[in-house]
Order: sequence, then C-alpha cells, then structure tokens
Amino acid sequence: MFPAAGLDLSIDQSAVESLLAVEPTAVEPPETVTVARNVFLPLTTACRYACGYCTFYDPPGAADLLDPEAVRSKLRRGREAGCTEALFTFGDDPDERYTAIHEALSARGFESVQEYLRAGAKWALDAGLLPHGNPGEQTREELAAVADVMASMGVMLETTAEVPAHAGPRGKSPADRLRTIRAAGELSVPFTTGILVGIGEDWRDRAESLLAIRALHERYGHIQEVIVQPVTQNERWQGAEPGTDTLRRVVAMARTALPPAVAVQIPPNLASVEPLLRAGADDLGGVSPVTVDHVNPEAAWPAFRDLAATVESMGIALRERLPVRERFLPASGLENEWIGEPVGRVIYGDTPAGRHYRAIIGDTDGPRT
Ligand SMILES: O=c1nc2n(C[C@H](O)[C@H](O)[C@H](O)CO)c3cc(O)ccc3cc-2c(=O)[nH]1
Ligand SMILES: C[C@H]1O[C@@H](n2cnc3c(N)ncnc32)[C@H](O)[C@@H]1O
Ligand code: MET
Ligand code: SF4
Repeated sequence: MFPAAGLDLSIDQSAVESLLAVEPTAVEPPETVTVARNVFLPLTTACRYACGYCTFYDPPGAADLLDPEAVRSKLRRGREAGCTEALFTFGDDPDERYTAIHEALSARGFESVQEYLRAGAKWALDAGLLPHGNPGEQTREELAAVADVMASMGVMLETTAEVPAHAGPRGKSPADRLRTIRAAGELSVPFTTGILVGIGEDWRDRAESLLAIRALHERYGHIQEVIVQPVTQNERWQGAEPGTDTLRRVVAMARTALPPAVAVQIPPNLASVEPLLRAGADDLGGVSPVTVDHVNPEAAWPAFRDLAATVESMGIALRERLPVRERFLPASGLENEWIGEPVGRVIYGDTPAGRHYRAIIGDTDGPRT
C-alpha cells in the first residue's frame, strides 16, 4: 500500500477479511478505562486544507493567532484545575498558506508555527503541564524541532481511502498522513492517531486504515492510542453520523487489530460510552474542566465524576492517565529515546505537578535529579 509515497505497507487481504468478520459481542470489555484531563489550546484556526466536515478551519481574521498571553493564562487555568495535558491543535501549515499568519508570528518573534508550538510547549512545561501536539501533517524535520518538549504527539490518519471530503485543491492525502505517522516513529515520539468514521469510507477502508496503523506500530512501537472518532454534523457537514452499531463494530475491529498495549480511544462527548466500552474501547481521551472541544464546540464534555459513575456501574475502573503512556517513561534518570529531558524534569521534579503526576502513575520513588 502506498508504494509511490515511499511507504510499503503490505496490507494482507486475509487480515482485512478477518477484521470484517469481527463481532462486537465477541470482544471482551476492558478491566480498566483511562482518561486524561486536558486544556485545549487552538493556536490558530487558519489551515491550508478545507476538509468537508471541519468547522475548525477559518481564514485568518481578527483572532488569527492565540496570543502568547492568552496561551499562558489558559495554561495557568488548566494547571489550577488539575489538568495534566496541554493539547496544542491548529490548522495544517497555516503560515505557509496565509501571509497574515506568518506576519502575526513574525511580529511576536517566531519564524514558523513550529517555533510557536515549541514556545507554547515550553510555557506549558513551565506551568507544570505536559504538552501533546496535534499539529497536522509534519515533516520529519518539523517533528524533530519540537520532539524534546512534547510528552506525546498525534495526527489522525482519518482514512487510507480517497474520499470526497478530502478532494479538491485544498484536499488532504492519506499518504501524507501516513508519512507523518512514520516520521514520528522514526523519531520515537509517543503517538496518538485514529480514524474518522463516516466521511465516505467503506468497511474495507476502515479495516485497511486500522491495519496500516498496525503496520506502522509494528515497525516503530510508538502508537499509544488509536481514536475511533465519529464524524459529527455541522454547518459544513450534512452527511449522516455513524450510529452506535457502526461504531461498536469499528471499535471491535480496532481492538482486534491492535495489540493490547495500544489503547482504543473513543471521545465521550461524541459517542455513547457504555456500548463502546462493551465493544472493547479502553480509553476516553482527553476531557477538559476548563476548555471546550474546539473541534466540536457544540459537544460538551461530560463531567469527570459522571464518566466515573458510568464506567464504574459497568464494573470497570476509571483511571486517570498522563498524555504519555507509562511504558515510554524513563526507568531512571530524566530522559530516554522517547522522552526529552524537559518533559522528564516536570514528571520527576520535586514540585506539586511532579508529585501529582507520580501519584497518577503510581511511582512512589520520589523526585529524581
Ligand atoms: O479534546 C479533544 N482532543 C482531541 N485529541 C486529544 C486526545 O483526546 C488526547 O489529547 C490524547 O489522547 C493524548 O492524551 C486529539 C489528539 C490527536 O492526537 C488527534 C486528534 C484529536 C482530536 C481531539 C478532539 O477533537 N478533541
Ligand atoms: C483533530 C481532528 O478532529 C477531527 N474532526 C474534524 N472535524 C470533525 C467533525 N466534524 N467531527 C468529528 N471529528 C472531526 C479530524 O479527524 C481531525 O484530525
Ligand atoms: C481540527 S484538525 C486539527 C489538526 C490538524 N489540522 C489535522 O487535521 O490533523
Ligand atoms: S480537519 Fe484539520 S486539516 Fe482539515 S480543515 Fe480542519 S483544521 Fe484543517
């Protein structure tokens, strides 16, 4: 698959067939479900693409860039509310498409949106938060320029299929998404990806997309969770939303395709939690006590305690997690191939944030120097 893109993901058609045969009722529900508390920082909504389902993107206007002061005050608020994760999301290559964004960055001393992302991540670490970057497609060089200050990063594969929602002069290509995921693997960046369900792909495309993610994970071991995200209707997308039966089947396929260490994430503000946990989902992603979901602003976050009640009524434990999975953390010292020293310093520091994070991961060894 995608040999022209320099990617040789050989997707075995018999693996596709066996995923297509997966029954949601045959998958075991998890014993534990995880969730992270985050603060959402949309650095800019300007984007080179114009995906048919997305209301996030907008041409630059009055609020073309989330100002450094606004970034820092949101970070402070997030930490005060007990968040662990600073989620940095923005349109793809906004400064390459729009001179207004380049100028807004330049006026603040940044030559690219990656430089701004790096600065934002450092402010997050200064505030005691762990950065998760969701910057869209990135080259290996762009990822390398921020990797040491990121606890984890992600980009949704969405689908390996060519769909109308990604067509046209401002369309995305699956090969570019796959190359980003591969580059993150080459650089040992703990990574989140996922598929967007209901954008015109068929069942075979869903199976192939999951198997493409599995193939990249088998090569690099960097995938920490795979999001099964239902497309939601809005003023730009009037297509049908996938129903719970469809999502259950996709979740069961994901749980079957991926090894147990890779979590299957569902967004609790967009999907019915209970039936999807029964079909094998074991992570609820990030929920925020302080910010809306800027990608789907109409969809309010459930309260943490309501989620806990839902999950626990199923006999499943809800456990808070960090934006980086424990298996990527250094066993000693402050860094390893996955985690940069600036991130390790926050997790293992003798600070309130460090103590909070070590309590979450059950590390009783005390601070490291
Ligand atoms: O709050 C949100 N978090 C989103 N997240 C964040 C995710 O819930 C968590 O940040 C990760 O699980 C890391 O903790 C994404 C992360 C990605 O890497 C790619 C796509 C998304 C999409 C969303 C989203 O729409 N809303
Ligand atoms: C950050 C991620 O949000 C997802 N995204 C964008 N628009 C929508 C929508 N209407 N419904 C659900 N997910 C969406 C895309 O998959 C993107 O990668
Ligand atoms: C609302 S999407 C934000 C992240 C990026 N533009 C992507 O599509 O991956
Ligand atoms: S989904 Fe991401 S890439 Fe697509 S238009 Fe929205 S912001 Fe841009």
